[in-house]
Amino acid sequence: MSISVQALTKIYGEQKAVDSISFEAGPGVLGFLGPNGAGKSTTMKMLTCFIPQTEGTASVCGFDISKQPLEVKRNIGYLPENNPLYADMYVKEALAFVADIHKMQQPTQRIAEVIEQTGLGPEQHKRIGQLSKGYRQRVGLAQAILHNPQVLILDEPTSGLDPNQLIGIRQLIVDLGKTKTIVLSTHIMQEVEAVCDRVIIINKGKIAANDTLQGLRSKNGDKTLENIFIGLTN
Ligand SMILES: Nc1ncnc2c1ncn2[C@@H]1O[C@H](COP(=O)(O)OP(=O)(O)OP(=O)(O)O)[C@@H](O)[C@H]1O
Repeated sequence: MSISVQALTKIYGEQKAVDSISFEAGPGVLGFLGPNGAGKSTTMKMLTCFIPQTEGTASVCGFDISKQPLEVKRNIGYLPENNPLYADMYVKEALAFVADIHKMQQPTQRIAEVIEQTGLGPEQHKRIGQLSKGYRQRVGLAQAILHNPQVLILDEPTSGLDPNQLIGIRQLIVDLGKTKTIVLSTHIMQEVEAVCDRVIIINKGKIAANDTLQGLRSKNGDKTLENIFIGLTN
């Protein structure tokens, strides 16, 4: 499995944000769902080595998040929730900067490829600060996939996209999920139905469900995903 998590816990001061969660993920798109404050982003930050865990362990492509953070980061592409970008950089410049961080040799062709894949073409000559929110989101996604990592951690990747853009980006996620392991958080149930093979529902730091979409439905009397979510998290 590309991602393996055992009893992962994060405590901020007095608050247990993630409470001993365990799960595994392999190629495909895993929806990571839960109400606001459930612990989704905190889990993603631990898996990508942005913050240390309080207890438990996890590995990405066989590399331990505490002991081998550089190897983990090499194998992972991360689109954080607030998508921090360098506003003064041009789109291509930002991608070249990220390619340089990954020590990519002759990245020009790969940069052109991800610009095409993420639909950034028409805006590629602008500064990031001049882009609309949806196009900035595409830059974040382009940065995350640039080094062709095996694992993608995408925290609300489609937030701010208009309905036309949504279709393209969701299709890209589905295509990437054919070979890569993708963990995607979203609050849009329609999106889960459109792109996810499996879902984990997290509530108050604990896993409330871990199943395929079909398995989840058949165990819950064929209710809608929205009603299943409400039932498990209220
Ligand atoms: N740096 C921090 N310091 C203290 N508490 C934090 C910190 N980051 C997150 N928390 C708390 O941990 C809990 C989990 O937060 P997290 O951001 O992981 O939730 P989430 O599921 O991603 O929520 P959302 O859907 O709103 O993005 C929340 O109660 C939050 O207030």
